[in-house]
Amino acid sequence: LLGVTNLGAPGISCTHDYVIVGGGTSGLAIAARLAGNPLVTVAVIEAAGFYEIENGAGSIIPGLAAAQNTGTSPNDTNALIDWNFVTTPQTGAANRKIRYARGKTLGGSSGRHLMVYHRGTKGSYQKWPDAVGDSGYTWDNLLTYFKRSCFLTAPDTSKRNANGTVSYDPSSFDNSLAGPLQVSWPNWASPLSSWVVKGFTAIGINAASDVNSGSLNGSSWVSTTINPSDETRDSSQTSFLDAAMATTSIKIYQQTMAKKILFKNRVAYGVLVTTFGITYTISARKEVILLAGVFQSPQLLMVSGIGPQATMKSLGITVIKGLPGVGQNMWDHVMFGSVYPVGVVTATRLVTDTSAALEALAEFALQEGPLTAPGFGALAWEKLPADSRSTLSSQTLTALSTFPADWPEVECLALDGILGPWGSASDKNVSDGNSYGSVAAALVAPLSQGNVTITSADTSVAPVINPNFLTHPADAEVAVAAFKRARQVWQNINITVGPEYLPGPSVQTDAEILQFIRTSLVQVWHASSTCAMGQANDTMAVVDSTAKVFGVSNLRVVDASIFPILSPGHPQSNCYMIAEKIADDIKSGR
Ligand SMILES: Cc1cc2nc3c(=O)[nH]c(=O)nc-3n(C[C@H](O)[C@H](O)[C@H](O)COP(=O)(O)OP(=O)(O)OC[C@H]3O[C@@H](n4cnc5c(N)ncnc54)[C@H](O)[C@@H]3O)c2cc1C
Repeated sequence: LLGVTNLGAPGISCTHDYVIVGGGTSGLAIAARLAGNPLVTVAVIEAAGFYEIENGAGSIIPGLAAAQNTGTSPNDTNALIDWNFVTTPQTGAANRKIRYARGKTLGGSSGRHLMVYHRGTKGSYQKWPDAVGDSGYTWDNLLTYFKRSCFLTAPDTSKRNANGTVSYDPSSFDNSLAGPLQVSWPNWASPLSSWVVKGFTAIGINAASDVNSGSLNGSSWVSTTINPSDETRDSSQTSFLDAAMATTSIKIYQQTMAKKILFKNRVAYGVLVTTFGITYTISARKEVILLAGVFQSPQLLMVSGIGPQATMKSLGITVIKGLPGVGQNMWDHVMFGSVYPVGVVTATRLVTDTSAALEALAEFALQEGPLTAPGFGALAWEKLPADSRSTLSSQTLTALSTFPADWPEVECLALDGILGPWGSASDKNVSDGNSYGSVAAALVAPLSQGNVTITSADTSVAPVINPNFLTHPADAEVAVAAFKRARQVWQNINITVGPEYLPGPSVQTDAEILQFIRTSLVQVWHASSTCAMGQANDTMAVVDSTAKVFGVSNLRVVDASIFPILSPGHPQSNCYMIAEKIADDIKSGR
């Protein structure tokens, strides 16, 4: 995996041109791009190591990823590859403290996530240049960077089931750019998904022609970051970092915790780190670039003296620059749904039936079967239709009208398993011999906003994460309407083999549905915007449109925390895009 020449020497203070803090999704992408210049040196500081070594098949095989401790219980942990964060009690979610998965590994959350790859909508991205005052962020300009990061492989129709025909537009990609990240479709199309697609059509959600060209309304067999050469996870580590290690002098400081960004006269000059208890400094001749993710980038800023003044002063942290927006403006999606026993085989069988699991493993050895897919296949997006809208209050309709016309409000997902509160690993399984399936709904135009703060000046103490899930009244109304859409899908497909399992037929009134949603919602792990990009006159902005932190020099933040908006759907494409864009800015001296 790691060439010896790419290993940083832990414990010895050193200097590089660019010091990258966080070897995650965006981190390894920008590190690899900068290291491509043989005239500069790049060091990456990452708190953990390689997920292939530390967690093995559970991280590598797409079908096992979904089962990897992604539940909501604080006990449902995987300390090998996860930070094991837990939110504050969520008033909008029945006061539950919800465990929030985050990758602690080279690759970061791209070594942990469920591999869905698609892009947001043109109208949603237009909010970005509007917010930051830079036309470089229009869809047309961003498309270059989306394309640069990845390489598309067409579905293998000899291996995918005939019921899973994919519709896509190859011109949304440009393979001549040879982007490192593999985008493809699994060699398996879930039977549940193929039925649910019929259900989507029956309720008025037709097939989308493509989900990577700036439009989302409709259903799709969604593209994934799965390497088609062996049907394994492709992360920023297996794509960008592996390529950089083979061709550049990039240095990786693994198992190394960033403790503080160091400043002299408001100029960032390095990072204080520890590796196995040894503390030393990695200095930057040019820039420190922070990509510790949506929870820990604001944490590192605050412990280093950049953030809300009152918070820092209360912890005895010397203020370098007061920026009240650090840790604020958090956007996120939540998900909930309706579950049935079904007459097609789903992933629940793999967990409860040993012979089915062994068969799936044997198929995976041939790069076929359900383990090549991350637990689902079809997704759909929509603005709620007229009959659903008629149930919403005028306040909610007014709030929703702030989103552009092409920004869907609801995402529906066909999940090959049980979507419940996921309070424990066993919550996902029922050993009654049935297969179970879920039609999930996620809020992708949320109005609730959360925040992140600190209670310690030490980055080893977890940040305080408060997503404020479902606290905005409009979100609660949309959630009920979205849940009813999920139920409508089931009513239009004939594969159920028993009554609704969750929440169950007795849950009927809006109040009962909302209570079920509050007690069962799970996160989709899409948090963003806690160090939001904006204009200099925006007091809540943390970075400018070149990702430079306001009020200091030689410091940028370039991960999901800087998105001024969370575009609808799944955000990893944006993480690679922003890394490519800012790498370009840096190379061109912006
Ligand atoms: C379970 C799960 C499923 C998901 N599914 C999908 C999906 O299917 N599709 C999709 O598009 N998105 C998905 N997401 C969201 C997506 O993965 C994230 O939005 C994205 O990866 C975030 O990238 P990032 O670069 O901002 O942060 P990360 O990739 O999380 O990187 C941050 C890095 O910084 C490191 N770090 C943090 N603090 C320190 C420190 N003090 N010192 C050293 N290193 C540090 C971390 O270990 C990590 O490697 C999912 C996320 C999760 C957790």
